[in-house]
Amino acid sequence: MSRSLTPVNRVGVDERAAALGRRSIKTTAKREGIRLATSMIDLTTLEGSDTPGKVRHLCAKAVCPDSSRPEIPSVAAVCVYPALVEVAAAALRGSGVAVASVATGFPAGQTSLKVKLDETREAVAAGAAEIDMVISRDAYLRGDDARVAGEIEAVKEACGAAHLKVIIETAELPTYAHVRHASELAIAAGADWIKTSTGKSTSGATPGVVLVMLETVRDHAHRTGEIVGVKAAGGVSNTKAALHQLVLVKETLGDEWLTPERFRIGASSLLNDLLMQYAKLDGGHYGRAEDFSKE
Ligand SMILES: O=C[C@H](O)COP(=O)(O)O
Repeated sequence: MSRSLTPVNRVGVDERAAALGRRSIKTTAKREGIRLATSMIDLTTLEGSDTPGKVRHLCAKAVCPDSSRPEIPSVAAVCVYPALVEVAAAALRGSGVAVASVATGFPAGQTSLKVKLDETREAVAAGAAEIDMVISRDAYLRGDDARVAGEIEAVKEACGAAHLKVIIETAELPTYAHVRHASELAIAAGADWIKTSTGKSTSGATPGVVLVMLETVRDHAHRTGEIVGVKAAGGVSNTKAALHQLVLVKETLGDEWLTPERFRIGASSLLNDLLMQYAKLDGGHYGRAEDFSKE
């Protein structure tokens, strides 16, 4: 099956994305940036070893990241496997922090459509307000766009009122032209959000792929007036990388996109670094040196 791709100049994209990461940021803006990045986190645990206890601990952290600094906001969502949605939903009830669940045979997506839909419905019934699905990369790489789009449409319907994030797993796509095309395909099929990566592949939310996806969303908004969110996930583990993402968003889509309703960072270990860097700017310490994400 063949498809026509709009060429994207990889070197040009990478150079622009890197240049935006070299901007110097004043201390006050850095503090503000850290608080904003915190509010945009989908705090994630996606391990075979996850337990209800670990998820409850993560949820407590999600609601109140640093009790000694009440100006630090809650994160946007906690992202877990479907089996732990109920635990997260109970722990987060009334907090304003959403429960996101991966689904559709995450991370490889190698299950039947029936299983994908059942898993999605179960996660929503258990309390997930957001579903993070993976596209069928096997079908996409064969050029079977109809199957990819059909699955997204079916999962979107199974989501009901829950928001759908579509993970295109950029590390498995050969070029930035494919990243752009897969993003457009997901949007056309009904994605509320497009998401870079599962966090389980060889690379994740590199500045270049995030820039391509932000530009896709920007062009879609210009063309149709519709808002689609972007979730940068996978490998965003320190404050510098998170602030770089915010600069990419601001320069591509403007200040109105700098909100957790439109941009998220999916991350398992970023929050701790944000809290440590925030404390350092205050000349203080962040009390908990341990990596809570590994508990
Ligand atoms: O969706 C979120 C990712 O799985 C998290 O990836 P990370 O562990 O590299 O932060």
